[in-house]
Amino acid sequence: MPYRIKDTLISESDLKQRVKQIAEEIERDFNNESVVMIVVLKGSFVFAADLIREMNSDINVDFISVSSYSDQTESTGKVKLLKDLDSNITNKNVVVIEDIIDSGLTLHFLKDHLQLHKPRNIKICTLLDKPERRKIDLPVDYVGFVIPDEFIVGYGIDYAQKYRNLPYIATVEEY
Ligand SMILES: O=P(O)(O)OC[C@H]1O[C@H](OP(=O)(O)OP(=O)(O)O)[C@H](O)[C@@H]1O
Ligand code: HPA
Ligand SMILES: [Mg+2]
Repeated sequence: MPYRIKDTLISESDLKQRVKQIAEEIERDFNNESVVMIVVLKGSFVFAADLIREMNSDINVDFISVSSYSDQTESTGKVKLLKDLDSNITNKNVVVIEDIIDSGLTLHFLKDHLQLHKPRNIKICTLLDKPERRKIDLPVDYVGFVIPDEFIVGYGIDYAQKYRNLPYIATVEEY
């Protein structure tokens, strides 16, 4: 099914402003303790790159890659681990950086997976939250924007691997 960009949902300047606020919130909560920032690939790479550059504290960055959407606008329901962490997070403060929480299935999988390594604590940070689509409820510590039940792209987020390079968040439509 062909899709194209419909409307701007969140502008570049609103993203920049909110990302800076989230970085400040995280730094305030950890009070300069060291933190491992876990970037959930691929979708959160743009958000994470902006977020960590707004932080001045002692952080490490690691990457994990999971996928469940294939080329469709609904979760397949099966979360595949494509790449695991490289570092040891046992007894570390961990912040998971997500681009979007939709059904909640990805984060549910990730939290279970990360708990096996016994971190000191896990906090969840997501740029976008689409609560109307939730299949599994999870506590989220930092939320950039709550969005309506529409499929969105841009700022790292794709439809069938496209549109990750859009500098803003947009809705899409079939045509
Ligand atoms: O709450 P959920 O319904 O699980 O959806 C959220 C997840 O889905 C997307 O990843 P996707 O599987 O598309 O992989 P990608 O990040 O490589 O695009 C997105 O980046 C989140 O990680
Ligand atoms: O709205 C969305 N857009 C792109 N990828 C996604 N993965 C979960 N929800 C979305
Ligand atoms: Mg995707």
